[in-house]
Amino acid sequence: RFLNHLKEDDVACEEAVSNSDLMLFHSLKPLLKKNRDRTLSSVLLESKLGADLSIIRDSILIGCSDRGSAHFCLDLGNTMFVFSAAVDATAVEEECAAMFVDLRKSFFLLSKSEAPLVSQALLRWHQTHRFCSFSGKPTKRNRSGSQRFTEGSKVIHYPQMSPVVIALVHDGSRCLLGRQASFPPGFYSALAGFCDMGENVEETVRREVAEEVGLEVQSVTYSCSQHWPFPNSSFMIGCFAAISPAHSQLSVDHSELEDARWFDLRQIQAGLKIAPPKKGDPVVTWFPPRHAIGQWLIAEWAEQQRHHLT
Ligand SMILES: NC(=O)C1=CN([C@@H]2O[C@H](COP(=O)(O)OP(=O)(O)OC[C@H]3O[C@@H](n4cnc5c(N)ncnc54)[C@H](O)[C@@H]3O)[C@@H](O)[C@H]2O)C=CC1
Ligand SMILES: [Mg+2]
Repeated sequence: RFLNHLKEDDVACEEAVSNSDLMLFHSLKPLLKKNRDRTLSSVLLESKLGADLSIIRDSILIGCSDRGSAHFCLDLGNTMFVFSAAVDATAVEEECAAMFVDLRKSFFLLSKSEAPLVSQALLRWHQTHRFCSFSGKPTKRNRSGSQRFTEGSKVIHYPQMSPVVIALVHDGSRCLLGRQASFPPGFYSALAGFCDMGENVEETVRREVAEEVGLEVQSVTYSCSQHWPFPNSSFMIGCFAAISPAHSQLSVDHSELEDARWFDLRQIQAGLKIAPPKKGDPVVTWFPPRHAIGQWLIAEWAEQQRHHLT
């Protein structure tokens, strides 16, 4: 309720800023502390940003803690500031003993509790929705940043995300993983695809699996979901898709997937132990890293399979 109140009430939101944590970004890169387990650097504004605190009015509400303090974020490299000019990244890094780190990299470096904060930052949506798609006129944001609108118009724009299914196909003793040509070398994950307009989750899973690997799904069960901020906002819906072992012959559509393979429990358990390789390392088969819904699905299947066998 507190969060919703701040979203709706511009005055309350403005008051909350002075008593809140502010996550800094520069050109969409979050500021991370330089300590060993990387954490987000939330800052004391007066010391870090110099005298020009008007810049805080460009910040965006991203959530609140259980103790009722709000979290805001601010992109210091934003070229469309309303109240201030862009701030020099190096000066802030030095002052905070921290670094602006690529969004995708940060997501995997951060802890399970902090990673979602990075996804919740609506910065990219604001930067790419500066004009109304009905009238073509410039849009403004409300104080919290939960919506954009054009003065004198009733049309309100809310942040958008695309629903995507990610399905771990299994045949009773093996699970299926695939890789797109654009994936890093050796990386395999569950099959994924955007929901078409009018489809339900089961229909998307059946269509995507049939399109990508030519298999007929017998049943779909929901497992978990995750907001995925790359490259744009997707809402990932994680499912298991059962197929008959008698009909497990793959017919891979190579325009979508470079490769798809069946993995047994032993191969999955070994793959889950492999850390994401660094540039120049020999190519090994590895699976989605921590915080990725792909890994949750693979780990859940392995756990179920282990119980099944014991
Ligand atoms: N967390 C994970 O482990 C994984 C996440 N993913 C994510 O899932 C998403 C979808 O996976 P894909 O196999 O690429 O989808 P896909 O199999 O539906 O193919 C992508 C194509 O779908 C079309 N498309 C339809 N609606 C779209 C929309 N709203 N936005 C963009 N393209 C749209 C485009 O032509 C695009 O080239 C990707 O953005 C990727 O980031 C994919 C695999 C693993
Ligand atoms: Mg796909």
